[in-house]
Amino acid sequence: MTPLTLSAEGVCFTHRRRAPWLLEAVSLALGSDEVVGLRGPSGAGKTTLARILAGLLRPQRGTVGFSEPRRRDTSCHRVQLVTQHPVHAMNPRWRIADVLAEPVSALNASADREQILAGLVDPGWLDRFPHEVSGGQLQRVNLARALLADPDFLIADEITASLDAVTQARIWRLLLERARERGIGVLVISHDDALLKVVCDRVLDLGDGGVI
Ligand SMILES: Nc1ncnc2c1ncn2[C@@H]1O[C@H](COP(=O)(O)OP(=O)(O)OP(=O)(O)O)[C@@H](O)[C@H]1O
Repeated sequence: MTPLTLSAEGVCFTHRRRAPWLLEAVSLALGSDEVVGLRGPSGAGKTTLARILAGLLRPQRGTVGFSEPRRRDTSCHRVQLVTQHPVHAMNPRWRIADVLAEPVSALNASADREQILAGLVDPGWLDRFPHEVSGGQLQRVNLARALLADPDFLIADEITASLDAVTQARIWRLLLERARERGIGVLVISHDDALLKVVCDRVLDLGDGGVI
């Protein structure tokens, strides 16, 4: 199958009216067969760009789009955004089992679902609420939820920044294996150059002034 592309063309964005652009004429393309890094100084707009690519913010100028309509049977957004603090991404009143039941996709009825869960989630956590598991455990649940949505693209925004080395390695191994098998394009946002070097096919720099 030919890879899909998620692209941004000439994206300009500012959070505040009449302020200078945070992102100015940013263009990039991410293929569904690649893992691309995005780095840049603190405040350069990496998270903002991630939210634009995930459809959570609309750019004031420019466009974000896909090379083809969706092929997968999923009710979820084609771009899943996973961030550093999973606790903010979950309903605190839902048990982990409910969090993981939320994405509705063709994976629900397949062995893939079991494979994702077996690799990332301990069955003992399913009964618990998000605040009753550790940060690293909750990040594994968060990633499992994103993969169960069967996305075409996944944006990983500092997802392992506050985790120990063993948990980091486990999360990246699972994510990269799954991305390769399923043809999920991954954008990795990180300040960790060593990590970017290991996991990415290529790395983009977002400079001050939001120019790639
Ligand atoms: N909702 C918002 N409203 C107003 N300003 C915002 C908002 N979100 C982010 N900003 C500002 O936009 C700028 C870019 O923030 P962003 O989080 O995108 O940068 P970043 O490159 O991801 O930074 P870091 O590497 O520190 O995570 C910062 O100056 C930030 O204060």
